[in-house]
Amino acid sequence: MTATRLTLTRPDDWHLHLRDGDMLARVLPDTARRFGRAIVMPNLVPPVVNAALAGAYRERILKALPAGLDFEPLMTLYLTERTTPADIAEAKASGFVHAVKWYPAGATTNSDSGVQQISRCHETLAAMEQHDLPLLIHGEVTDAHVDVFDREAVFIDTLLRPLVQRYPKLRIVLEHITTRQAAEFVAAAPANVVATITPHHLLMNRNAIFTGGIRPHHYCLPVLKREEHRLALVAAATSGSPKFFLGTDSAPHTRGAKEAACGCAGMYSAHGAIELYAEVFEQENALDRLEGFASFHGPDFYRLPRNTGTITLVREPWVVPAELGEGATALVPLRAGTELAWRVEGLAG
Ligand SMILES: NC(=O)N[C@@H](CC(=O)O)C(=O)O
Ligand SMILES: [Zn+2]
Ligand SMILES: [Zn+2]
Repeated sequence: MTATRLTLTRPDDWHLHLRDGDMLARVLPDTARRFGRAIVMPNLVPPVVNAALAGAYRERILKALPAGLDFEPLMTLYLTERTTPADIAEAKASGFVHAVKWYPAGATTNSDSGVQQISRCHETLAAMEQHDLPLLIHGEVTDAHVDVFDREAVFIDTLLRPLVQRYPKLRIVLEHITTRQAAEFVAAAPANVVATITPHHLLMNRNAIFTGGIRPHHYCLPVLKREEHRLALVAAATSGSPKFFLGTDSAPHTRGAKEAACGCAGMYSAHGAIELYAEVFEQENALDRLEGFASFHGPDFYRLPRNTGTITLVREPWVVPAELGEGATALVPLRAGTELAWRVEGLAG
């Protein structure tokens, strides 16, 4: 029997880019209408490297939130080789910093201030383990000689395995996993090692970057992989395992920044995020497992209460606009101009 209505505990997004200024104001309502909370990525320019900057960014987010929307930004710090154990203690004491993000320098958008050599962060990582502040990881090596499609698998073998052994109590989220190797590594790892999965890596394989020509809006990092990897991610997400949970990695870039000779990495999905995940779970006959993935596994890992409200999805197709925003914030959303199968009740489709 096909479900036509699905009520879930209000979900959260455990990996989100909100940016700043006009773009923040443009994208925040899309997330806040669907999700109760989000882990907000710190890769601003300049990056959010301490609790004071995270607190100021948090204030800007709350100020940009339209009246009547109930949403809590969960802040993160950007790990650099200069982050100290004292920065970690202060972040933990703030109460609003919930994790620290490791960007290997050069791996992705706004990662230039990231870590060149993780060995330079050992004391800081030990402080995170001690203060029980989770480490979030963009898991790709940056060596130019490693094939772009292999960078996540090589990262797992060369950097992640030793890290997990060195800090056995450090809580780790391997963000936006894209490969069978990542899904298998996380499934086999101890309970303190988990992963987020995006809607685009569940719905598309790398053919989507080249359908009928080059598709800059399907370029993100880690880049989309082969179908076998997508199938492994779908199996992990719909397995019911508490190690896998929702993180959209919705990453807005203006149309101009994407449709360029050297286009930026990142897809925007906040306008239809929970709807897109519902499509995946429906295709797998696993709609009964969507609530665990979207609403329970994340807060349980972060040791936060589950949300108390609900959201209702209805199976009513709607067409995603060709473009969202205007002028400096105009962006092309995922599935622009095409139908989504599910709609959030109470939101205009
Ligand atoms: N995923 C992306 O392709 N881009 C993200 C950065 C990131 O999450 O790696 C962005 O900030 O644009
Ligand atoms: Zn990333
Ligand atoms: Zn991201």
